Amino acid sequence: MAKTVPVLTIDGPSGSGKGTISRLVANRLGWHYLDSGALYRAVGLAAAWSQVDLSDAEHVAACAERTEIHFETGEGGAEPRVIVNGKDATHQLRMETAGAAASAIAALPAVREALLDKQRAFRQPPGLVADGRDMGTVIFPDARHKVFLTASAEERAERRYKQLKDKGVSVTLDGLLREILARDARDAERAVAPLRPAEDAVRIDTTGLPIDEVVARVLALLPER
Ligand SMILES: Nc1ncnc2c1ncn2[C@@H]1O[C@H](COP(=O)(O)OP(=O)(O)OP(=O)(O)O)[C@@H](O)[C@H]1O
Ligand SMILES: Nc1ccn([C@H]2C[C@H](O)[C@@H](COP(=O)(O)O)O2)c(=O)n1
Repeated sequence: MAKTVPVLTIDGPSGSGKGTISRLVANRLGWHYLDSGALYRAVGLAAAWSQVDLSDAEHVAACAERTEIHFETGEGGAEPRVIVNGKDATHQLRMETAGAAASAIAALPAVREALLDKQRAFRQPPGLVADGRDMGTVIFPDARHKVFLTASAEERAERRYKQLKDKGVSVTLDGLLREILARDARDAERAVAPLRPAEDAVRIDTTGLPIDEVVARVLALLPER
């Protein structure tokens, strides 16, 4: 049954707008939403809570198997709250340190394997919008629609700067740009499921494009909606 459920995959580097666009598009379509990055972030966090060394593949994978992650859907495309092992980790998960930890554990094949079925289980009627790095290449290669979002690293750092400042987090633009470039390199250069567009993905460069324009371009790819 699951394979008959339509999927739209939205992959891309950090700050390209995957989460924002995916939530708005899912809301417009009335489809489910998978934030796969939040799963990796949650496992990194749960491993840190248990004082597991993030390079210890066996123990981090065991952590990925047993970590309970629940999303409490936000209204109208708002960010969902993420509950990790019973604790509200929404704020902590959005920090750049959580992104870096997620990126490190995401390079471990055993961790990716442990999260495979959890991600595919989100494919439920009437449809799924899935955002991440390997949604179109590995997790849902048969997806009906695939998008790869990009934006210049400078614009992505500025977006993240504004986002974190609005949340009251103290950061510098230079520091964020360095972190984004380091994360891009790690995600794109890893041996397993690296960040790359699926061959059949439509690429959208969002540099200078307002959010509603990106949403409109993505929705235009689904003529049957
Ligand atoms: N086209 C856009 N123009 C301006 N700002 C945008 C655009 N798309 C997203 N943003 C803003 O950029 C910030 C980062 O967006 P978002 O979290 O969706 O990116 P992401 O690709 O999911 O990042 P990550 O992979 O790190 O989770 C948010 O504050 C969002 O509102
Ligand atoms: N499908 C995915 C999703 C995420 N990751 C890793 C790599 C990212 O740097 C990190 C955090 O993701 P984000 O929340 O920024 O989208 O998690 C991955 O390898 N594969």
